[in-house]
Amino acid sequence: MPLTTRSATSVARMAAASSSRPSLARCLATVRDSPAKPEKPPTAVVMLNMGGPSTIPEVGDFLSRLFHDNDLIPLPAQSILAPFIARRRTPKIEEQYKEIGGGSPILKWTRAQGEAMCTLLDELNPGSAPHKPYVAFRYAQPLTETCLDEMKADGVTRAVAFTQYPQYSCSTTGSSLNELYRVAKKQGYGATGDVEWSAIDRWPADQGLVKAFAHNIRAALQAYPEARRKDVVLLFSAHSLPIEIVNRGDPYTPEVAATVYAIMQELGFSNPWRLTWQSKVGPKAWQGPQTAKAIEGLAKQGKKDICLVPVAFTSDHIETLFELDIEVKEDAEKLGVHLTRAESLNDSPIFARALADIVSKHLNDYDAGKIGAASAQLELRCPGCTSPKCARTKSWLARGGKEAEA
Ligand SMILES: C=CC1=C(C)c2cc3[nH]c(cc4nc(cc5[nH]c(cc1n2)c(C)c5CCC(=O)O)C(CCC(=O)O)=C4C)c(C)c3C=C
Ligand SMILES: [Fe+2]
Ligand SMILES: [Fe+2]
Repeated sequence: MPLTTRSATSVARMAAASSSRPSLARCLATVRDSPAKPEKPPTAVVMLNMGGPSTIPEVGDFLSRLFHDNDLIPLPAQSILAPFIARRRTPKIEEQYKEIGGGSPILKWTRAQGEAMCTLLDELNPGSAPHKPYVAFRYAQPLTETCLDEMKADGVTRAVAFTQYPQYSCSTTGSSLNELYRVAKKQGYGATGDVEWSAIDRWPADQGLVKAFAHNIRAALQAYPEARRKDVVLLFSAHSLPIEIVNRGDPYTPEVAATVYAIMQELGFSNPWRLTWQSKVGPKAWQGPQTAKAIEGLAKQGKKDICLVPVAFTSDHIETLFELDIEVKEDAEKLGVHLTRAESLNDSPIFARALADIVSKHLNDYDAGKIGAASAQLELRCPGCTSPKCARTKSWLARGGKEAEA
Protein backbone atom coordinates (compact mmCIF):
# COMPACT_ATOMS: atom_id res chain seq x y z
CA MET A 1 0.00 0.00 0.00
CA PRO A 2 1.53 3.38 -0.90
CA LEU A 3 2.26 5.83 1.90
CA THR A 4 -0.40 8.51 2.14
CA THR A 5 0.75 12.15 2.17
CA ARG A 6 -0.18 12.43 5.82
CA SER A 7 1.78 9.30 6.94
CA ALA A 8 4.85 10.24 4.85
CA THR A 9 4.89 13.68 6.48
CA SER A 10 4.64 12.22 9.96
CA VAL A 11 7.53 9.85 9.21
CA ALA A 12 9.72 12.79 8.19
CA ARG A 13 8.69 14.63 11.36
CA MET A 14 9.51 11.55 13.45
CA ALA A 15 12.98 11.26 11.91
CA ALA A 16 13.79 14.92 12.47
CA ALA A 17 12.51 15.02 16.04
CA SER A 18 14.35 12.07 17.53
CA SER A 19 18.10 11.53 17.27
CA SER A 20 17.76 8.41 19.47
CA ARG A 21 15.89 6.68 16.62
CA PRO A 22 18.11 4.36 14.51
CA SER A 23 17.90 5.86 11.00
CA LEU A 24 15.40 7.33 8.56
CA ALA A 25 15.79 4.26 6.30
CA ARG A 26 14.94 1.82 9.13
CA CYS A 27 12.08 4.00 10.25
CA LEU A 28 10.61 4.04 6.73
CA ALA A 29 11.06 0.26 6.46
CA THR A 30 9.14 -0.25 9.73
CA VAL A 31 6.25 1.88 8.47
CA ARG A 32 6.18 -0.02 5.18
CA ASP A 33 6.19 -3.38 6.99
CA SER A 34 3.28 -2.46 9.29
CA PRO A 35 0.71 -1.11 6.83
CA ALA A 36 -0.63 2.35 7.78
CA LYS A 37 -4.32 2.39 8.61
CA PRO A 38 -5.96 3.70 5.41
CA GLU A 39 -7.39 7.19 5.81
CA LYS A 40 -11.16 7.32 5.53
CA PRO A 41 -12.10 9.04 2.25
CA PRO A 42 -14.15 12.19 2.79
CA THR A 43 -17.91 12.44 2.34
CA ALA A 44 -18.00 14.78 -0.65
CA VAL A 45 -20.37 17.75 -0.67
CA VAL A 46 -20.44 18.82 -4.31
CA MET A 47 -21.49 22.45 -4.63
CA LEU A 48 -23.19 22.93 -7.99
CA ASN A 49 -23.50 26.38 -9.51
CA MET A 50 -23.09 28.25 -12.78
CA GLY A 51 -19.80 29.92 -11.81
CA GLY A 52 -18.42 33.07 -13.31
CA PRO A 53 -15.18 34.28 -14.90
CA SER A 54 -12.68 34.98 -12.10
CA THR A 55 -10.57 37.12 -14.47
CA ILE A 56 -11.22 39.15 -17.65
CA PRO A 57 -9.45 36.67 -20.03
CA GLU A 58 -11.90 33.97 -18.85
CA VAL A 59 -15.02 35.91 -19.95
CA GLY A 60 -14.96 34.58 -23.55
CA ASP A 61 -14.81 30.90 -22.50
CA PHE A 62 -17.48 31.47 -19.83
CA LEU A 63 -19.90 32.92 -22.39
CA SER A 64 -19.05 30.26 -24.95
CA ARG A 65 -19.91 27.43 -22.49
CA LEU A 66 -23.07 29.30 -21.47
CA PHE A 67 -24.35 29.72 -25.03
CA HIS A 68 -23.49 26.06 -25.81
CA ASP A 69 -25.75 24.91 -22.95
CA ASN A 70 -28.88 23.50 -24.54
CA ASP A 71 -30.62 23.28 -21.13
CA LEU A 72 -30.20 27.05 -20.63
CA ILE A 73 -30.48 28.40 -24.15
CA PRO A 74 -31.81 25.96 -26.75
CA LEU A 75 -30.60 27.33 -30.09
CA PRO A 76 -30.96 25.94 -33.61
CA ALA A 77 -27.56 24.78 -34.92
CA GLN A 78 -26.19 25.49 -31.43
CA SER A 79 -22.60 24.39 -32.10
CA ILE A 80 -22.35 27.00 -34.90
CA LEU A 81 -24.40 29.82 -33.35
CA ALA A 82 -23.06 29.60 -29.76
CA PRO A 83 -19.42 30.60 -30.44
CA PHE A 84 -20.62 33.34 -32.77
CA ILE A 85 -22.99 34.90 -30.17
CA ALA A 86 -20.43 34.46 -27.38
CA ARG A 87 -17.69 36.22 -29.39
CA ARG A 88 -20.00 39.11 -30.27
CA ARG A 89 -21.12 39.54 -26.64
CA THR A 90 -17.67 39.17 -24.99
CA PRO A 91 -16.37 42.81 -25.25
CA LYS A 92 -19.54 44.24 -23.62
CA ILE A 93 -19.53 41.69 -20.78
CA GLU A 94 -15.75 42.13 -20.28
CA GLU A 95 -16.39 45.84 -19.65
CA GLN A 96 -19.00 44.94 -17.00
CA TYR A 97 -16.60 42.60 -15.19
CA LYS A 98 -13.93 45.32 -15.33
CA GLU A 99 -16.36 47.64 -13.54
CA ILE A 100 -16.81 45.16 -10.67
CA GLY A 101 -13.10 44.71 -10.00
CA GLY A 102 -11.98 42.45 -12.85
CA GLY A 103 -13.96 39.25 -12.34
CA SER A 104 -16.80 37.37 -10.70
CA PRO A 105 -16.45 36.71 -6.95
CA ILE A 106 -18.56 33.51 -7.16
CA LEU A 107 -15.61 31.13 -6.75
CA LYS A 108 -14.19 33.05 -3.79
CA TRP A 109 -17.53 33.01 -1.97
CA THR A 110 -18.38 29.41 -2.88
CA ARG A 111 -15.05 28.18 -1.52
CA ALA A 112 -15.46 30.19 1.70
CA GLN A 113 -19.04 28.94 2.15
CA GLY A 114 -17.98 25.33 1.47
CA GLU A 115 -15.12 25.42 3.99
CA ALA A 116 -17.31 26.95 6.71
CA MET A 117 -20.09 24.44 5.96
CA CYS A 118 -17.81 21.38 6.19
CA THR A 119 -16.11 22.55 9.40
CA LEU A 120 -19.57 22.76 11.00
CA LEU A 121 -20.65 19.45 9.43
CA ASP A 122 -17.70 17.59 10.98
CA GLU A 123 -19.01 18.71 14.40
CA LEU A 124 -22.68 18.04 13.62
CA ASN A 125 -22.20 14.63 11.95
CA PRO A 126 -19.04 12.94 13.24
CA GLY A 127 -20.31 9.64 11.79
CA SER A 128 -19.89 10.80 8.18
CA ALA A 129 -16.78 12.95 8.86
CA PRO A 130 -14.55 14.07 7.34
CA HIS A 131 -16.71 16.13 4.99
CA LYS A 132 -15.03 17.91 2.10
CA PRO A 133 -16.44 20.62 -0.17
CA TYR A 134 -15.94 20.22 -3.93
CA VAL A 135 -17.02 22.82 -6.48
CA ALA A 136 -18.56 21.89 -9.86
CA PHE A 137 -19.30 24.97 -11.96
CA ARG A 138 -21.22 24.74 -15.19
CA TYR A 139 -19.50 27.50 -17.20
CA ALA A 140 -16.21 28.35 -15.43
CA GLN A 141 -13.40 26.58 -13.61
CA PRO A 142 -13.57 24.39 -11.61
CA LEU A 143 -15.77 22.55 -14.12
CA THR A 144 -17.44 19.19 -13.43
CA GLU A 145 -14.46 17.39 -15.05
CA THR A 146 -12.04 18.99 -12.57
CA CYS A 147 -14.36 18.31 -9.65
CA LEU A 148 -14.68 14.58 -10.47
CA ASP A 149 -10.89 14.29 -10.96
CA GLU A 150 -10.35 15.73 -7.47
CA MET A 151 -12.95 13.39 -5.95
CA LYS A 152 -11.36 10.39 -7.65
CA ALA A 153 -7.89 11.35 -6.41
CA ASP A 154 -9.32 11.53 -2.86
CA GLY A 155 -10.93 8.09 -3.20
CA VAL A 156 -14.48 9.42 -2.68
CA THR A 157 -17.22 6.77 -2.62
CA ARG A 158 -20.09 8.80 -1.06
CA ALA A 159 -21.17 12.17 -2.46
CA VAL A 160 -24.02 14.63 -2.05
CA ALA A 161 -24.80 16.78 -5.10
CA PHE A 162 -25.85 20.02 -3.41
CA THR A 163 -27.23 22.71 -5.70
CA GLN A 164 -26.32 26.23 -4.64
CA TYR A 165 -29.42 27.60 -6.37
CA PRO A 166 -32.04 27.57 -3.58
CA GLN A 167 -34.87 27.47 -6.16
CA TYR A 168 -34.93 24.75 -8.81
CA SER A 169 -35.00 25.53 -12.51
CA CYS A 170 -34.38 23.05 -15.32
CA SER A 171 -32.14 25.74 -16.84
CA THR A 172 -29.88 26.01 -13.76
CA THR A 173 -29.85 23.08 -11.30
CA GLY A 174 -31.30 20.79 -13.99
CA SER A 175 -28.46 21.73 -16.33
CA SER A 176 -25.82 21.09 -13.62
CA LEU A 177 -27.28 17.66 -12.80
CA ASN A 178 -27.41 16.68 -16.48
CA GLU A 179 -23.77 17.73 -16.83
CA LEU A 180 -22.77 15.72 -13.75
CA TYR A 181 -24.32 12.57 -15.24
CA ARG A 182 -22.78 13.19 -18.67
CA VAL A 183 -19.25 13.90 -17.42
CA ALA A 184 -19.24 11.05 -14.88
CA LYS A 185 -20.15 8.63 -17.67
CA LYS A 186 -17.51 10.09 -19.98
CA GLN A 187 -14.73 10.02 -17.37
CA GLY A 188 -15.58 6.50 -16.17
CA TYR A 189 -15.78 7.57 -12.55
CA GLY A 190 -18.91 8.28 -10.51
CA ALA A 191 -21.55 6.88 -12.87
CA THR A 192 -21.39 3.14 -12.38
CA GLY A 193 -22.15 2.66 -8.69
CA ASP A 194 -18.52 3.33 -7.63
CA VAL A 195 -19.83 6.52 -5.96
CA GLU A 196 -23.05 6.49 -3.96
CA TRP A 197 -24.81 9.74 -4.88
CA SER A 198 -27.73 11.57 -3.36
CA ALA A 199 -28.99 15.03 -4.25
CA ILE A 200 -30.22 18.17 -2.52
CA ASP A 201 -31.96 19.69 -5.50
CA ARG A 202 -33.85 22.63 -3.89
CA TRP A 203 -34.22 24.38 -0.54
CA PRO A 204 -36.31 27.51 -1.28
CA ALA A 205 -37.94 27.92 2.13
CA ASP A 206 -35.23 26.45 4.34
CA GLN A 207 -35.46 28.09 7.79
CA GLY A 208 -31.72 28.87 7.96
CA LEU A 209 -31.74 30.42 4.49
CA VAL A 210 -34.77 32.51 5.42
CA LYS A 211 -33.17 33.66 8.69
CA ALA A 212 -29.94 34.62 6.89
CA PHE A 213 -31.85 36.75 4.35
CA ALA A 214 -34.01 38.30 7.09
CA HIS A 215 -30.91 39.21 9.11
CA ASN A 216 -29.36 41.09 6.16
CA ILE A 217 -32.66 42.84 5.39
CA ARG A 218 -33.02 44.03 8.99
CA ALA A 219 -29.44 45.36 8.81
CA ALA A 220 -30.26 47.26 5.59
CA LEU A 221 -33.43 48.72 7.12
CA GLN A 222 -31.48 49.95 10.14
CA ALA A 223 -29.70 52.41 7.83
CA TYR A 224 -32.98 54.34 7.33
CA PRO A 225 -34.12 56.96 9.85
CA GLU A 226 -36.61 55.34 12.22
CA ALA A 227 -39.51 57.55 11.13
CA ARG A 228 -39.19 56.32 7.50
CA ARG A 229 -38.18 52.71 8.17
CA LYS A 230 -41.55 50.96 8.12
CA ASP A 231 -42.51 52.55 4.77
CA VAL A 232 -39.41 51.33 2.92
CA VAL A 233 -40.51 49.09 0.04
CA LEU A 234 -38.67 45.76 0.04
CA LEU A 235 -38.14 44.94 -3.63
CA PHE A 236 -37.12 41.30 -3.97
CA SER A 237 -35.32 40.75 -7.26
CA ALA A 238 -34.64 37.40 -8.94
CA HIS A 239 -33.06 36.50 -12.29
CA SER A 240 -35.94 36.23 -14.78
CA LEU A 241 -36.80 33.26 -17.00
CA PRO A 242 -38.15 33.13 -20.57
CA ILE A 243 -41.95 32.81 -20.42
CA GLU A 244 -41.90 29.63 -22.50
CA ILE A 245 -39.86 27.93 -19.74
CA VAL A 246 -42.28 29.18 -17.07
CA ASN A 247 -45.18 27.83 -19.14
CA ARG A 248 -43.49 24.45 -19.50
CA GLY A 249 -44.11 24.11 -15.76
CA ASP A 250 -40.61 25.00 -14.54
CA PRO A 251 -40.73 25.16 -10.71
CA TYR A 252 -38.44 28.22 -10.40
CA THR A 253 -41.08 30.98 -10.36
CA PRO A 254 -43.26 29.46 -7.60
CA GLU A 255 -40.18 28.46 -5.59
CA VAL A 256 -38.77 32.00 -5.70
CA ALA A 257 -42.17 33.24 -4.51
CA ALA A 258 -42.02 30.68 -1.67
CA THR A 259 -38.63 32.04 -0.54
CA VAL A 260 -39.92 35.61 -0.57
CA TYR A 261 -43.09 34.79 1.35
CA ALA A 262 -41.15 32.84 3.99
CA ILE A 263 -38.76 35.79 4.46
CA MET A 264 -41.66 38.21 4.85
CA GLN A 265 -43.23 35.87 7.40
CA GLU A 266 -39.92 35.79 9.32
CA LEU A 267 -39.91 39.63 9.26
CA GLY A 268 -43.50 39.70 10.57
CA PHE A 269 -44.60 41.40 7.33
CA SER A 270 -42.95 44.54 8.68
CA ASN A 271 -42.79 46.35 5.32
CA PRO A 272 -44.60 46.58 1.98
CA TRP A 273 -42.97 44.29 -0.58
CA ARG A 274 -43.02 43.05 -4.18
CA LEU A 275 -41.21 40.39 -6.20
CA THR A 276 -39.67 41.58 -9.50
CA TRP A 277 -37.41 39.99 -12.11
CA GLN A 278 -34.11 41.13 -13.61
CA SER A 279 -31.45 40.33 -16.24
CA LYS A 280 -33.64 39.55 -19.25
CA VAL A 281 -31.45 38.58 -22.24
CA GLY A 282 -32.49 38.66 -25.92
CA PRO A 283 -35.72 39.61 -27.69
CA LYS A 284 -38.13 36.93 -26.36
CA ALA A 285 -40.77 37.47 -23.64
CA TRP A 286 -39.50 36.89 -20.07
CA GLN A 287 -41.18 36.69 -16.66
CA GLY A 288 -42.02 40.21 -15.42
CA PRO A 289 -42.33 42.77 -13.99
CA GLN A 290 -38.77 43.85 -14.61
CA THR A 291 -36.99 45.25 -11.57
CA ALA A 292 -35.96 48.51 -13.28
CA LYS A 293 -39.50 49.13 -14.61
CA ALA A 294 -41.00 48.39 -11.19
CA ILE A 295 -38.78 51.05 -9.61
CA GLU A 296 -39.98 53.55 -12.23
CA GLY A 297 -43.61 52.69 -11.44
CA LEU A 298 -43.12 52.90 -7.68
CA ALA A 299 -41.35 56.26 -8.07
CA LYS A 300 -44.39 57.61 -9.97
CA GLN A 301 -46.54 56.50 -7.02
CA GLY A 302 -44.31 58.56 -4.71
CA LYS A 303 -42.43 55.61 -3.17
CA LYS A 304 -38.94 57.05 -2.77
CA ASP A 305 -37.41 54.60 -0.25
CA ILE A 306 -36.70 51.23 -1.84
CA CYS A 307 -34.46 48.43 -0.58
CA LEU A 308 -33.47 45.77 -3.12
CA VAL A 309 -33.10 42.15 -2.02
CA PRO A 310 -31.49 39.76 -4.55
CA VAL A 311 -33.16 36.49 -3.62
CA ALA A 312 -32.22 33.79 -6.13
CA PHE A 313 -28.46 33.76 -5.70
CA THR A 314 -26.45 33.19 -2.55
CA SER A 315 -23.44 35.39 -3.23
CA ASP A 316 -22.53 38.54 -5.13
CA HIS A 317 -22.12 38.31 -8.87
CA ILE A 318 -22.31 40.55 -11.92
CA GLU A 319 -26.07 41.02 -11.57
CA THR A 320 -25.85 42.40 -8.04
CA LEU A 321 -22.55 44.29 -8.33
CA PHE A 322 -23.05 45.71 -11.84
CA GLU A 323 -26.72 45.55 -12.83
CA LEU A 324 -28.27 46.48 -9.47
CA ASP A 325 -25.51 48.50 -7.75
CA ILE A 326 -24.45 50.51 -10.81
CA GLU A 327 -27.06 50.49 -13.62
CA VAL A 328 -30.33 50.28 -11.65
CA LYS A 329 -29.04 52.59 -8.90
CA GLU A 330 -28.08 55.32 -11.39
CA ASP A 331 -31.54 55.19 -12.99
CA ALA A 332 -33.24 55.22 -9.59
CA GLU A 333 -31.31 58.30 -8.49
CA LYS A 334 -32.50 60.18 -11.61
CA LEU A 335 -36.06 59.40 -10.47
CA GLY A 336 -35.33 60.77 -7.00
CA VAL A 337 -35.48 57.29 -5.44
CA HIS A 338 -33.20 56.52 -2.51
CA LEU A 339 -32.21 52.96 -3.40
CA THR A 340 -30.33 50.63 -1.05
CA ARG A 341 -29.59 46.92 -1.21
CA ALA A 342 -29.49 44.15 1.38
CA GLU A 343 -26.05 42.57 1.48
CA SER A 344 -25.73 39.23 -0.35
CA LEU A 345 -25.23 36.13 1.82
CA ASN A 346 -21.49 35.85 0.94
CA ASP A 347 -19.72 35.16 4.28
CA SER A 348 -22.80 35.27 6.51
CA PRO A 349 -22.25 32.88 9.46
CA ILE A 350 -26.02 32.31 9.64
CA PHE A 351 -25.94 31.16 6.04
CA ALA A 352 -22.92 28.86 6.57
CA ARG A 353 -24.79 27.26 9.45
CA ALA A 354 -27.88 26.89 7.23
CA LEU A 355 -25.82 25.04 4.58
CA ALA A 356 -24.38 22.70 7.22
CA ASP A 357 -27.83 22.02 8.73
CA ILE A 358 -29.32 21.24 5.31
CA VAL A 359 -26.60 18.68 4.50
CA SER A 360 -26.61 17.23 8.01
CA LYS A 361 -30.36 16.62 7.91
CA HIS A 362 -30.10 15.21 4.40
CA LEU A 363 -27.37 12.71 5.41
CA ASN A 364 -29.26 11.63 8.55
CA ASP A 365 -32.61 11.27 6.77
CA TYR A 366 -30.98 9.38 3.89
CA ASP A 367 -29.12 6.99 6.21
CA ALA A 368 -32.33 6.41 8.19
CA GLY A 369 -34.19 5.57 4.96
CA LYS A 370 -36.60 8.51 5.44
CA ILE A 371 -35.73 10.00 2.04
CA GLY A 372 -34.55 8.59 -1.26
CA ALA A 373 -31.44 9.59 -3.17
CA ALA A 374 -33.36 12.29 -5.09
CA SER A 375 -36.47 14.21 -4.12
CA ALA A 376 -39.92 13.30 -5.40
CA GLN A 377 -40.02 16.78 -6.99
CA LEU A 378 -36.88 16.03 -9.01
CA GLU A 379 -38.29 12.77 -10.30
CA LEU A 380 -41.49 14.48 -11.46
CA ARG A 381 -40.20 16.36 -14.47
CA CYS A 382 -41.94 19.40 -15.95
CA PRO A 383 -45.30 18.53 -17.53
CA GLY A 384 -44.04 20.10 -20.76
CA CYS A 385 -40.62 18.39 -20.70
CA THR A 386 -39.99 15.76 -23.35
CA SER A 387 -36.22 15.56 -23.02
CA PRO A 388 -34.95 11.95 -22.79
CA LYS A 389 -31.69 13.39 -21.42
CA CYS A 390 -33.50 14.79 -18.35
CA ALA A 391 -35.31 11.49 -17.78
CA ARG A 392 -32.03 9.51 -17.76
CA THR A 393 -30.30 11.89 -15.32
CA LYS A 394 -33.18 11.91 -12.89
CA SER A 395 -33.58 8.14 -12.80
CA TRP A 396 -29.80 7.74 -12.39
CA LEU A 397 -29.86 10.07 -9.37
CA ALA A 398 -32.97 8.43 -7.92
CA ARG A 399 -30.99 5.14 -7.97
CA GLY A 400 -28.14 6.73 -6.03
CA GLY A 401 -25.88 7.04 -9.07
CA LYS A 402 -26.56 3.68 -10.73
CA GLU A 403 -27.97 3.00 -14.18
CA ALA A 404 -31.26 1.12 -14.47
CA GLU A 405 -30.77 -2.61 -15.13
CA ALA A 406 -31.06 -3.37 -18.85
C1 LIG B 1 -31.08 31.72 -10.43
C2 LIG B 1 -30.37 32.41 -11.19
C3 LIG B 1 -30.35 32.37 -12.66
C4 LIG B 1 -31.30 31.91 -13.58
C5 LIG B 1 -32.64 31.27 -13.32
C6 LIG B 1 -30.76 32.16 -14.87
C7 LIG B 1 -31.40 31.86 -16.07
C8 LIG B 1 -30.95 32.25 -17.31
N1 LIG B 1 -29.82 33.01 -17.63
C9 LIG B 1 -29.72 33.19 -18.98
C10 LIG B 1 -28.70 33.86 -19.66
C11 LIG B 1 -27.53 34.43 -19.10
N2 LIG B 1 -27.21 34.47 -17.77
C12 LIG B 1 -25.99 35.07 -17.60
C13 LIG B 1 -25.31 35.33 -16.44
C14 LIG B 1 -25.79 34.98 -15.19
N3 LIG B 1 -26.96 34.31 -14.89
C15 LIG B 1 -27.08 34.14 -13.52
C16 LIG B 1 -28.12 33.52 -12.82
C17 LIG B 1 -29.25 32.91 -13.41
N4 LIG B 1 -29.52 32.75 -14.72
C18 LIG B 1 -25.91 34.74 -12.94
C19 LIG B 1 -25.61 34.75 -11.46
C20 LIG B 1 -25.10 35.22 -13.95
C21 LIG B 1 -23.77 35.96 -13.80
C22 LIG B 1 -22.66 35.11 -13.31
C23 LIG B 1 -21.50 35.94 -12.86
O1 LIG B 1 -20.65 36.16 -13.69
O2 LIG B 1 -21.37 36.43 -11.75
C24 LIG B 1 -25.50 35.44 -18.89
C25 LIG B 1 -24.13 36.06 -19.15
C26 LIG B 1 -24.10 37.53 -18.99
C27 LIG B 1 -24.70 38.19 -20.19
O3 LIG B 1 -24.28 37.87 -21.31
O4 LIG B 1 -25.62 38.99 -20.00
C28 LIG B 1 -26.47 35.05 -19.83
C29 LIG B 1 -26.40 35.19 -21.32
C30 LIG B 1 -30.84 32.53 -19.56
C31 LIG B 1 -31.12 32.49 -21.03
C32 LIG B 1 -31.59 31.96 -18.52
C33 LIG B 1 -32.82 31.16 -18.56
C34 LIG B 1 -33.16 30.30 -19.44
FE1 LIG C 1 -28.54 33.96 -16.26
FE1 LIG D 1 -38.11 20.83 -17.03
